[in-house]
Amino acid sequence: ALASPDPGYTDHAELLDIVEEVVTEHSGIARSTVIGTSYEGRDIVAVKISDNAATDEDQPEVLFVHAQHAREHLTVEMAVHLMHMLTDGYGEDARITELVDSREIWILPNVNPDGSEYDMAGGTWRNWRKNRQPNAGSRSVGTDLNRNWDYRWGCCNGSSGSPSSATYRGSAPESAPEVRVIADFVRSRVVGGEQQITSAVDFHTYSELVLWPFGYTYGEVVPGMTREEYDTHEALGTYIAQANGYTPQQSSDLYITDGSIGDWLWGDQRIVNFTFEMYPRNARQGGFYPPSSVIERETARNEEAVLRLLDYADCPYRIVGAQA
Ligand SMILES: CC(C)C[C@H](NS(N)(=O)=O)C(=O)O
Ligand SMILES: [Ca+2]
Ligand SMILES: [Zn+2]
Repeated sequence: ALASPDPGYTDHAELLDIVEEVVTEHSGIARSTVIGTSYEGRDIVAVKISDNAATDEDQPEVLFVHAQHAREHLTVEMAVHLMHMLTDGYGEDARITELVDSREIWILPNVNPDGSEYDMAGGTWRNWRKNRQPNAGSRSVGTDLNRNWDYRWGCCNGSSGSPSSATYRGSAPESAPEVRVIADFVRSRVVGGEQQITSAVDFHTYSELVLWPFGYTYGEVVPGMTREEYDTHEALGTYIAQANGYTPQQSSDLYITDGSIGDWLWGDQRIVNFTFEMYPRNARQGGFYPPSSVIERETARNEEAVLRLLDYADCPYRIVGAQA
């Protein structure tokens, strides 16, 4: 990236080039579509990886979301790594081949391109988190995308109503164009009245955690989450965390959040989902800005974890012994 504080990180133009390369080199199993645009007009892309990628087949779908928060650049590198792993591995690795043949995998490699560009374009990191949407009546810019989702939005002191806050929830649910674009994309995957996406991961940094809903409450079994549904999240989250060495826990064990993607994906769309907080564990190891020299190691670290999620995508409840 030009004028980036660390050129080892991928900027938006480079990311779009990589997407183009992947879908060109692997045209049978990879397709990209523009699902919408950011506030400043940058493309938000979805990359689909599956056999017969041009056809919507009746296969369980899995969603990967990256970079809701601008400064969490390692998550974009995670998307790049996944695209390469799943396409280069096809025909080479039996497990990857079987998963690509039997699932439809959606990777949204950067859902907050305005924020990411703003954070890296100034020669020094700006420590930016939100999108770059102005707020009426305020000089403060940005909505926290991960507080703007339409499930119990602003319910529980897990976000802020002040435009100047890092966790500003926006003026209304889905007031952020980027959230509206992703939510509309997910809703578009309801086919014949059934949500085709069975499971998802929203990638963040940092702290090395695997988190599951709900975030708005400390409660485990609450309206919208039965004991079996909670136990499924806990068992699958724990199994996944054993693969990458992250700490598995309920989202609210970290702190209460409301209007998060994880609560909406499960609460509104019944998609079993996890939020990964990637490397590092703490600020001393670089916080939001670890050197790009860690990218290969810390993205490869999640390969097995992602493959385990894909293994269970046909029926996540199988992890607790439930029937299909
Ligand atoms: C998913 C929640 C519980 C944690 C996340 N932490 S982050 N990635 O913003 O530091 C956030 O505050 O949105
Ligand atoms: Ca397919
Ligand atoms: Zn984040």
